[in-house]
Amino acid sequence: MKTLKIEPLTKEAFAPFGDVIESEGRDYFMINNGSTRRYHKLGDVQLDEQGQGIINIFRADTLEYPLPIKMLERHPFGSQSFIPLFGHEFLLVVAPVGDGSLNIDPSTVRAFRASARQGVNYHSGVWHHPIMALRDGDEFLVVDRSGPGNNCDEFYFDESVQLTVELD
Ligand SMILES: NC(=O)N[C@@H](O)C(=O)O
Ligand code: NI
Repeated sequence: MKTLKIEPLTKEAFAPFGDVIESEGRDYFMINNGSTRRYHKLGDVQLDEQGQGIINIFRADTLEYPLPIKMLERHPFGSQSFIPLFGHEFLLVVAPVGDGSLNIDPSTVRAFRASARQGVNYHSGVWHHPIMALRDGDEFLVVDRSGPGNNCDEFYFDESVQLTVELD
């Protein structure tokens, strides 16, 4: 069994998987006659030609920890972002796009903890665990893709892999 080390979420560390949506330490420019900072283009909404960008809310309950990571999923036709609406931390487990096949090298799987003021935007095809809220009934603004085709592939690890996430 391998317990994944939970890393702090930073723009640099998360770059292979997508964007970190945050204002802390980011560039901005003033708008609205100087009353508003615009933290511009923190993430890219990625869509295929037939896709439509949509805005959703996910209300998620916590999962049971220690959490076995039995599967990851990916959205090949578009990005998917999770922005906490209630300002609570949450967890992420991700793996890189890889060679595009329906396979994940367990050694590439990483876990992160998002602060209360961070969101993420998974790029198209990036493997990730379904939302891992740390409070029951937590809500996330989710910008992702609607359109034709199956935009959710799932990969289940072999039972011998046994990746786990534990809370501190
Ligand atoms: N299935 C679905 O819309 N949710 C997942 O994509 C997820 O990442 O939580
Ligand atoms: Ni997803």
